Amino acid sequence: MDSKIPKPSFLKKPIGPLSLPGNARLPLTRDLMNLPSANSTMFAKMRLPSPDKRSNGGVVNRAKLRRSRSAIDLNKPDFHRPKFVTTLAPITKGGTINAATVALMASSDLVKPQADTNGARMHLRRSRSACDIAMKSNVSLASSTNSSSTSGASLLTGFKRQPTAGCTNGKVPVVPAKVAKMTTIPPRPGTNAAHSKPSSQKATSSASSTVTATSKKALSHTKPIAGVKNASAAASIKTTSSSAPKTSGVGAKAAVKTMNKRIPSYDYKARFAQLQEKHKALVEKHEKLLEEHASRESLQELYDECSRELSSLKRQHALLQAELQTFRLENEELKQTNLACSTALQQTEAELNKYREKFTVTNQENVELRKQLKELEERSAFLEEENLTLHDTNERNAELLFQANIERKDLHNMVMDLRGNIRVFCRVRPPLPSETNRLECLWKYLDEQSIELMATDGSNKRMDFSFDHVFHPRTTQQDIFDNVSPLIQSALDGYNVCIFAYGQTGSGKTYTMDGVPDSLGVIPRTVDLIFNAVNDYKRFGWEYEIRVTFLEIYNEILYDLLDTSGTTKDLEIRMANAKNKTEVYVSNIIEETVDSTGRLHQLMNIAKMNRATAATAGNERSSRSHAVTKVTLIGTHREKCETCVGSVNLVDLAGSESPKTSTRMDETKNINRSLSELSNVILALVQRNEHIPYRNSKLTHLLMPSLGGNSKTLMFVNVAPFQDCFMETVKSLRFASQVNSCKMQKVKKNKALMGSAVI
Ligand SMILES: Nc1ncnc2c1ncn2[C@@H]1O[C@H](COP(=O)(O)OP(=O)(O)OP(=O)(O)O)[C@@H](O)[C@H]1O
Repeated sequence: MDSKIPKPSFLKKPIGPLSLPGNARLPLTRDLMNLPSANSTMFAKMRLPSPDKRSNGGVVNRAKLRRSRSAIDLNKPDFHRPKFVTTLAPITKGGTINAATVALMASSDLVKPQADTNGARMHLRRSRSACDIAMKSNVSLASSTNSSSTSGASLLTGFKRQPTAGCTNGKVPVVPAKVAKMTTIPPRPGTNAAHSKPSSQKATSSASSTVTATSKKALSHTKPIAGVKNASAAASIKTTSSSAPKTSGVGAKAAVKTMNKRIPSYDYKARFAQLQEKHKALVEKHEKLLEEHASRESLQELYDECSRELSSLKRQHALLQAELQTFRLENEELKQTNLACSTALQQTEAELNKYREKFTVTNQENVELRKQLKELEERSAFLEEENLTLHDTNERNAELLFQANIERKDLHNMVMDLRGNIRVFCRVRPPLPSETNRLECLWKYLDEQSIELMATDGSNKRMDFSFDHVFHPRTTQQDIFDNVSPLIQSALDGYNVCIFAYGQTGSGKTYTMDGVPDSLGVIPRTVDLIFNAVNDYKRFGWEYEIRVTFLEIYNEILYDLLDTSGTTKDLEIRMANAKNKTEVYVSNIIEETVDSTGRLHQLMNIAKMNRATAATAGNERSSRSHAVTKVTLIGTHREKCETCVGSVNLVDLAGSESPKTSTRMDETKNINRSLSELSNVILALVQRNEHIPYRNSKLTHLLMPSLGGNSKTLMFVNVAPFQDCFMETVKSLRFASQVNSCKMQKVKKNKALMGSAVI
């Protein structure tokens, strides 16, 4: 080679190290590139610490600082210089960065990962030499597809922290999810992003080309905009950085060829030309670095912006987390509430269905009831009309009934009048079981009204007696009362009625009037009849008030049998009306108003207990006084404004007694005298005397209205069937016969009541 190319004469073949004449020396790379010295302020600012510097905590190890390479160094195949590595730790530490940051960082060649997976060389970046540029250009030219697609996968890896020694054990760096999402390249497990398949590279390439369209616009902004705009800016930066090798294109390729061409050491011209090429390449590299530096400045600002945005997002994230927690709690509560409401709703729906069924049934019943109601209303209207008709009819019938009742009273009174105002019933009592040894008279009951008595003196004399009715010994109490009750009806119709029993002691007067518990007499039956009749008369519109008095005449003295106080009151028989001298009343007597049969029976028992009794020859329990039970009936017809007052005097006379057998002469005399006065009055009435001696005895005076006045009188003449009573029996029968023949004046109906007397 030396033979072919002649050496210049002024040049000597260097024996040892290259020596230049005088102060001449080979130009250094720095000189050729016209770069500032290492201690230049501008360059120092632009130069970033190498990975070694970072590993030493920021202390610059000047021993490891690379010197500027000479052309010789550049020609060495294993030449490398520390490449500028951006400090990405603060960015990746936060975990998330915005898309603009990602794009901007990815666009920088300085942060691109090396295809070489050697851990030692991954973090030791070297400066690009002209050879590197040429090699890259060659690579780009050799496979345009691969060169263009590096933006995809390398973009992703460019955002990752550069793998350290600890993470270079063959594991694939993890690509942040947000970055992967933004670049639309899903990381594949076990596959380095730098070694992505061509299909994915094509996809990312298209994404990169799309971003490139807005790159220049994004770069014009000093402060990148977050979001898509930032991504566009980053993409534009990448495009700018990657476009330099492309623009150098063919020239660079020729330069590389020129640089790679081995030049003899003595060919200074060629070497100079080569150096010029290298200088040119370095100048281009310098310009590129300046551009990258400018982009990194914007990247720092972008990083600060992203950091602030990240902090804000973190705060928002924390707030949203708290809010999310609150919402979750509220959601749980709402779920529980919703569950409870659902359960309650189901129950309510079940109850609602039940109520609907009930409603349906009830509605049907309601319809039926409405039909029935309508029918009932029609029926009611019909019945109301019928009721009105019946009411009118009833009123007419009531009027007719009232009139008929009046007519009945009149007719009944006429019958009573026809029968006589003084009627006499004769009753012969049967012998008691204890009286079987007593001889009886010969009786012959001719008919219901006549009786024949045979004389006991042997003369066979027969004595006939006629009365209104004759009752033989077997006559019951009910048969007796059936003949008495018409008189009680007259009392209810407003007439005065007097019923008394006359006869010798032991003849059966008290039995006839009071009776015994097993066989009630006239007085208790009269009471029952009165109350039954009063209830019946209510249908005719009559309301009755019943008053009762119990009086005893003993030894011509009046006693109130209802007075249980023990104090003797002066009871006087007084004239009720001066015009009607036959009407009398008893002063100071207790008059009880009774409203029930029970109360009246209770009062009767009280009166019976207070009555004086004693044993006589003819009766072990002889009534030694005259007992007068008076029942006053006051009827009122409110509609007709009518009032009727009737009375019933029920008199149980003391028994007459022969003075021969009497042990209490005064008592017997008074009894016999009063009975004699009674006979005299009746005889006076029979003989129609002007003077009737009513006042000769208390008994006749008290019975004056009943004997000769406005009264219907019934006298029982009781006789004993025994022969030893023959004389007294004949005496009583004769007296009764005289009474029976007595014709009293026509009885008038009572019209009003004054005090306790009947007018
Ligand atoms: N019809 C009769 N049937 C059955 N026993 C009768 C009848 N009449 C009276 N007696 C009985 O005869 C007895 C005497 O009767 P009661 O006391 O009535 O006579 P009385 O006339 O009242 O006597 P007194 O005047 O002394 O009071 C009583 O034991 C009574 O029970």
